[in-house]
Amino acid sequence: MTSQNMLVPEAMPGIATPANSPAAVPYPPPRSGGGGASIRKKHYSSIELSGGRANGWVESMKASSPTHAKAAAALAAAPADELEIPEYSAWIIQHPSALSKFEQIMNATKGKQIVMFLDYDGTLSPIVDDPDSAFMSEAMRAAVKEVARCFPTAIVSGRCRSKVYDFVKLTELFYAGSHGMDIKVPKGTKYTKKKDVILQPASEFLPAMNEVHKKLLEKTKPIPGAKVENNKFCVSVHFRCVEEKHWGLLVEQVCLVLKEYPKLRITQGRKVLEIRPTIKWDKGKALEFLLESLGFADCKNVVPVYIGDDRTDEDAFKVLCERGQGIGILVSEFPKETKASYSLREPSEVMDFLLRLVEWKRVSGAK
Ligand SMILES: O=P(O)(O)OC[C@H]1O[C@H](O[C@H]2O[C@H](CO)[C@@H](O)[C@H](O)[C@H]2O)[C@H](O)[C@@H](O)[C@@H]1O
Repeated sequence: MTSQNMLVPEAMPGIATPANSPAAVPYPPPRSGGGGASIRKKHYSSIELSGGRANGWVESMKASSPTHAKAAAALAAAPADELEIPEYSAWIIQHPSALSKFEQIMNATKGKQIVMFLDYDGTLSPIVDDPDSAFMSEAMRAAVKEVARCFPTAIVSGRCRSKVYDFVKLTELFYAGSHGMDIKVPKGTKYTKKKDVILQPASEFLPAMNEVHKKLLEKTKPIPGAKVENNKFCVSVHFRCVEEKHWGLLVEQVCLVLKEYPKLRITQGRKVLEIRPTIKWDKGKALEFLLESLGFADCKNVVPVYIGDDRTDEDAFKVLCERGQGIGILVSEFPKETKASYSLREPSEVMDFLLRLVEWKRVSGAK
């Protein structure tokens, strides 16, 4: 395993709490209390002026990134259920493998229309250090293509739409980029209205996002490993390759820039801070919008299947829970607080699941 494709374990927060209780690491993070006051004072005094949340962010980043080399190495070396982690056994009972429960899942969809929603990073492609190198395999692309022949299929990503399309390269899919803030339907289909791009609810934020992107590029330049990505309606600040001792400084720069933009907010993903508009729009809203666009707004006979690995996917899992409809599948090798009902460990298992779905459709002739 190379450092490019090695998955560094992230977070086992919330393993002691029941599946539907509030997240172990609340978002946005609280004003911090407790230990480390002197370090915080040294590094973050200016951030206190910009809203007092910076300490909370650094703690949240640490909480989702166990950095003890020994634990990280052990977890990376063996699947969690082979390690004697009692919490994993409890967690997998609450969130069983979508592969081992495949028949049960499919029985629940009988006679109903399946609609597929797929996250990209960490779901269709393995997590790697360089966001520009997060390629999906040809085998995965072929599996997604087959799935899309069987069911309406959407990619829902934090990346900007054009970038995620450049990775996936399948014209027949629906794409919801920028965490659902940029939705495009497949060209020349019945879903196309006047244009293929059918929703951009944050377009007024485009100038601000471009400014923030430029400012963050400049401000984070001195921080080794920091990477700022323009995702059109949001900006990602990556800290995967930033040493933990610099995280405070990174957050400080982000908070200082955002001080001038009260209508933007921060959320956290996998070793990434996401700068987003404050509008009430997320992957969950995108899922609902897409279902509506497909004509399934109040339909009882539809089963949305959402597969994702990140905190931002929880908004979609939550919508499925609230609708009392659909199947949420979290991709994770480690116990995580989630509203998904099922789990898969890694993108290769996602591919197995997609292929089984295609085979099931072929054999059953289902919708
Ligand atoms: O919603 P997603 O499709 O999962 O996108 C979320 C973010 O994914 C990317 O970052 C993540 O994957 C990178 C490549 O494996 C990894 O280096 C990074 O640490 C992860 O956070 C993407 O680069 C971001 O812009 C997306 O917002």
